[in-house]
Amino acid sequence: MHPHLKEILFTREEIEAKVRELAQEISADYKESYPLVVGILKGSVMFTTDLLKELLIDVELDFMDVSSYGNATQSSGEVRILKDLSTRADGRDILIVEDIVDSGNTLHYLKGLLLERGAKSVKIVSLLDKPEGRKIAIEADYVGFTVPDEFVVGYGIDYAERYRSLAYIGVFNQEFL
Ligand SMILES: O=P(O)(O)OC[C@H]1O[C@H](OP(=O)(O)OP(=O)(O)O)[C@H](O)[C@@H]1O
Ligand code: HPA
Ligand SMILES: [Mg+2]
Repeated sequence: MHPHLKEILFTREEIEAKVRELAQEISADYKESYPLVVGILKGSVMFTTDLLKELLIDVELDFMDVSSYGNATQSSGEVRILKDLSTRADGRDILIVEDIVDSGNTLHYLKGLLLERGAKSVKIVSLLDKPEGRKIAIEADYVGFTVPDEFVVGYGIDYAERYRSLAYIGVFNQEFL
């Protein structure tokens, strides 16, 4: 385990199994559609690519980059678009891929924006859900794991841009803040 972590929550193998399970459910729900999958940079990069490989349907892939944390462990509440979609959203079935729903600010903003642009439907898959972090009402349609009210890192998820490359997910030890 990385020395800056307090504990491991989900191993590489547990994540792999969960991603496969989520992909099967999503493939069944979208079998009549050609959804636009929107990965949210940068945290969801690993999850997005692993999920795509397990899908049994064809999808279009795009990314958005939004940021509300900077180098902090608390959401600033203000969501900034750093990179927008390259594709039109209107008329599309959109599946947003997120690594974690915490305060809910990011997804609340993104879902509203895509619906405003005329998306036919917007659903969310999030690998992690931290219900105790919620500041605004929003739920993902597909959730991998529920996590405690601690700052988690690994498998794409960072603290101050570090620890994204870990293959597992664990709790950051705030002594290293
Ligand atoms: O529910 P919220 O409180 O909005 O938190 C969730 C969002 O925060 C993190 O992104 P961040 O802004 O840190 O960008 P990053 O993915 O590039 O690290 C995470 O990847 C989610 O996108
Ligand atoms: O627990 C977290 N860890 C890393 N980034 C985050 N963004 C929101 N919540 C978290
Ligand atoms: Mg981050």
